[in-house]
Amino acid sequence: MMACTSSRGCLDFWSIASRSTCCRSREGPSMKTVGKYRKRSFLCLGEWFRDGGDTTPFAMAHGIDVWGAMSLDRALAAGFSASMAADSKFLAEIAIRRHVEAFMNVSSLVDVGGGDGSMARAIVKAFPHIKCLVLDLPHVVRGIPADGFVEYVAGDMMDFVPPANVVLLKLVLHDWSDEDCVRILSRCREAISNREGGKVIIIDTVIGSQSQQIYEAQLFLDLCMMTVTTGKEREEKEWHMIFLKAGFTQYKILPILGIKSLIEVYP
Ligand SMILES: C[S@@+](CC[C@H](N)C(=O)[O-])C[C@H]1O[C@@H](n2cnc3c(N)ncnc32)[C@H](O)[C@@H]1O
Repeated sequence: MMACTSSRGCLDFWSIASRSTCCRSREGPSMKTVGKYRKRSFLCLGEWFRDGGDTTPFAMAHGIDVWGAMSLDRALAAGFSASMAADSKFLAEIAIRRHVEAFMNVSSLVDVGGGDGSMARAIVKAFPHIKCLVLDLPHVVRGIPADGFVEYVAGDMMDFVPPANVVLLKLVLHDWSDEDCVRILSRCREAISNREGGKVIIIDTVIGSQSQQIYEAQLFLDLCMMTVTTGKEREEKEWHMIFLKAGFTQYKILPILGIKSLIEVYP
């Protein structure tokens, strides 16, 4: 089967899906739960293409959006959190080592949608002077024990982001539509306003790799985002547009590894 991604051409979906760990999770019961939710969402793609309207294949399959489902199903939330934490533990060291200057002269950082705090803890480990805060939904931060390194705040990034020099958004904006991204980034701009060296650091995909294999992986992730969330992966010109709309004036894209880049965005 050839499948179309949200906006850009076709790829051999099943051949990539069959090799993808996100479609054949074998690491314990909560990862199996994540796999089941994903599989049922993918099976709704055909129906969604025909008459999905404003909903997502995930919501069509499960009757609720992905964030709502995670607030109700502990196994899904645990599996998702474990997979995101694994990604952060793997990527943090590489991102920090390759782009150490992005974290220099930073005194406070808020990791928006920071999940269990794995990324924030890696940053504090490398830069113990940085005061790190993680903002996430109540069901995510509830019950995370205080560790003396990172502070956790329950809240909605659409409404408020606590003030800091730097706001970090790792794998958050690709979950959201352009309109929602502009709203989130506007809250981030307010959080860094009047702060010395204020900037937003985004870790996400910038579609358009020169490597065919990485490009295909970027398109596959785009397909996953389209299936599960209201978001998508973005090309540079799409990122540029949402930065401008949110009131930012400059940005710099720094490749990290594989499909992921670090984008510094300045007011
Ligand atoms: C794809 S995960 C990324 C987690 C983490 N940044 C990482 O890379 O490991 C998206 C995160 O955004 C959080 N989130 C979703 N909606 C949110 C909201 N309205 N306010 C704050 N956080 C939210 C989710 O709970 C989840 O932890």
